[in-house]
Amino acid sequence: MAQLPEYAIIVAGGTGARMQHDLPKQFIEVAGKPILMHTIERFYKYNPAIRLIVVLPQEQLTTWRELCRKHNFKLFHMTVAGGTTRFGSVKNGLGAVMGDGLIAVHDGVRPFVEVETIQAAYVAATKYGSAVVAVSPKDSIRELTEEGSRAVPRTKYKLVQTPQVFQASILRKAYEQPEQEYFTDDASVVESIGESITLVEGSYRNIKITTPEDLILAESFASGN
Ligand SMILES: Nc1ccn([C@@H]2O[C@H](COP(=O)(O)OP(=O)(O)OP(=O)(O)O)[C@@H](O)[C@H]2O)c(=O)n1
Ligand SMILES: C[C@](O)(CO)[C@H](O)COP(=O)(O)O
Repeated sequence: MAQLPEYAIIVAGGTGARMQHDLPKQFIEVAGKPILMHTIERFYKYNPAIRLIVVLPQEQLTTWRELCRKHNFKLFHMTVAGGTTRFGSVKNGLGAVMGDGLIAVHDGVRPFVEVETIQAAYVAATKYGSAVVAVSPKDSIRELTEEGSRAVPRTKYKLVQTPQVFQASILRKAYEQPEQEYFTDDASVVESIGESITLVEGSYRNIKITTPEDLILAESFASGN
């Protein structure tokens, strides 16, 4: 059977408010280059023929072009302006995907995703229609209640990461609906149209760089520790 075309929408349309940095966090340098370039490289390492769509804040498109020039970054990708929410950014990215195939959605600020994880997600999505990378929690979990909080069995929970890979028709249909507050990732959007979600084991290194201390971890991972 012929292999389906593989697309990846790398969402980097946020402002990185929680990072409290003067640059959008996806442009902060780790090991000498912007975080977003590390992320793009991981997808090219997985599949040099991948079709990459990078979603950026409208007002950062020129800066990104300049950064690519400065770092002599030549890996081909299309750029698309993002929305005001992650949902809006994914939707805009989807508008640039023509035809059928498998589409991964990945956070631009998860630069340490392993090639094996990306591959496992595409393989599972080929088989089941959707695949979402997740890891088991290491800490205990408490649910907030009206009275305070209560312990819940952590073996019943997974922490969700990206990539999240879907057959194109499923993802398109899911993103036709209006955005809801509980849509925190693509799996929640797809699940809401009645599709089932297959989980794929992720890695604790696949961190989402979110707050300043994550940059210390990121430098350490990038230097091979
Ligand atoms: N309007 C938005 C908001 C977020 N994202 C992307 O979604 C990913 C995960 O979001 P998050 O870590 O929350 O990034 P920010 O929204 O930039 O961070 P913050 O919430 O701290 O402002 C990031 O790669 C971010 O750039 C996006 O493409 N468009
Ligand atoms: C998509 C995600 O990274 C899965 O863990 C996460 O939901 C993004 O959340 P954020 O609040 O947009 O960072």
